Amino acid sequence: MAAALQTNTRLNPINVVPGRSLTNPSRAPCRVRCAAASPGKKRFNIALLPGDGIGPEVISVAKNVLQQAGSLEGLEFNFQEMPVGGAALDLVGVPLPEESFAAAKQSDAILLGAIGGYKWDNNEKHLRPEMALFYLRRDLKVFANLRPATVLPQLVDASTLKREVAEGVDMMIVRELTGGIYFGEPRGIKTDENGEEVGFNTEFYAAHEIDRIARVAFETARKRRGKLCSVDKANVLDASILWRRRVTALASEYPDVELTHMYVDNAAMQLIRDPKQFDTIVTNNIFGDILSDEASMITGSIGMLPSASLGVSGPGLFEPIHGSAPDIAGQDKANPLATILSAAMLLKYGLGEEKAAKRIEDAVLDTLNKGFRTGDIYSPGNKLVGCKEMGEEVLKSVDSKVTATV
Ligand SMILES: NC(=O)C1=CN([C@@H]2O[C@H](COP(=O)(O)OP(=O)(O)OC[C@H]3O[C@@H](n4cnc5c(N)ncnc54)[C@H](O)[C@@H]3O)[C@@H](O)[C@H]2O)C=CC1
Ligand SMILES: CC(C)CC(=O)C(=O)O
Ligand SMILES: [Mg+2]
Repeated sequence: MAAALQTNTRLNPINVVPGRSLTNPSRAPCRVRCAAASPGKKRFNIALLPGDGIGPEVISVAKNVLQQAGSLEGLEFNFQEMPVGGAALDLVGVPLPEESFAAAKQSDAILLGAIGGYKWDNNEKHLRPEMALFYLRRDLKVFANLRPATVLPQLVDASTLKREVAEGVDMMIVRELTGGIYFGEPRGIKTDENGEEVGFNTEFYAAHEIDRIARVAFETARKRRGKLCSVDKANVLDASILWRRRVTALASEYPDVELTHMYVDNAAMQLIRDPKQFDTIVTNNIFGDILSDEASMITGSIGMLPSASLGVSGPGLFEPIHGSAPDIAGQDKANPLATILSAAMLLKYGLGEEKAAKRIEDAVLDTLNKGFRTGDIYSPGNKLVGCKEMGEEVLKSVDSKVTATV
């Protein structure tokens, strides 16, 4: 249940609608499971997949914030924590155990930390932790990855760009998540006819895969500032030529959205030159992966950017855009705000609980207003805190908002 993408009655355009199911748009999230909740409470099952490196650190903090914000809005969560990635490899020898996938699939929403680490870097490909992420995305069919990148006024000085370039940036990157070169066949490493080793992957997109992500992007742009930039490499790649053709063909259905196209190399440059020109960006899997890491630094840190991965039905997958950061893992240095904000996206897009989501967003802003900063977003004059203390401060802010509004 509780996916965030919905078709209209013609089963045609896919809208980003918080907390609704494609197959039964009128159904409230979690109807069956809610029956067991305390009187006056709604109950949701949340799968927690902490993963590796800083994953468990940021998930433990975000879980507390999610629980508290939810409980203030009459929500009860039943958390089920399951191993994925390196943690699962160490426990049972596979990156995504069946039990972990089943728990995720049966949940109302999934909150994931991050996957991967030096320890498993030389594993054979099918035994690499990152495969868990790819299996989850593919088998949950969460093709639409929303990656908002907003420069908060409190963090303009943390941006690596000049104040006048960074200030006011507010964009949404809509990344296709279950196709393209990360999934395309054929791929592999083999020995060619000359006896030389060759490695190869395939950038592959079917028309329906392009159309469905383009519709999500048009709908997203329509609810924002009405500007959509489709990023491709149509001067070179056949898959991009088809991408551009399909996106262009859909534009007539969205006359209120201004569509432009940009080659990815130019887009990478324009993001640094003048990021405010972008409202909504739609792009393929690999370009979206790279451009969103780039966009994160405009906002101050990769530790700030959340994401929502959504399909037409089934639970959404919510995770920070960063990885497992093995260089700072176990040192209480990780910025948990990307994961906390992913929990807010879980409430909004996954469960349709916008009030609880707003509580979290407000609490994050309040905490930043009070000057608390992890090392990655620190600037002189602020208070340097670790991951745990940042989480505790956000929790206090969630609570204090309640006192203020009661
Ligand atoms: N979604 C996922 O689970 C992802 C997993 N990975 C995996 O993570 C591992 C490390 O990959 P990297 O390329 O180093 O990317 P990374 O995103 O883990 O780290 C890049 C840099 O950003 C810093 N950083 C990341 N998150 C931070 C946070 N919350 N607070 C403060 N600093 C933060 C790290 O310390 C590091 O210097 C690899 O095994 C990779 O495959 C990478 C990207 C996404
Ligand atoms: C394991 C990675 C390819 C995942 C990643 O970098 C991402 O999805 O942002
Ligand atoms: Mg990435």
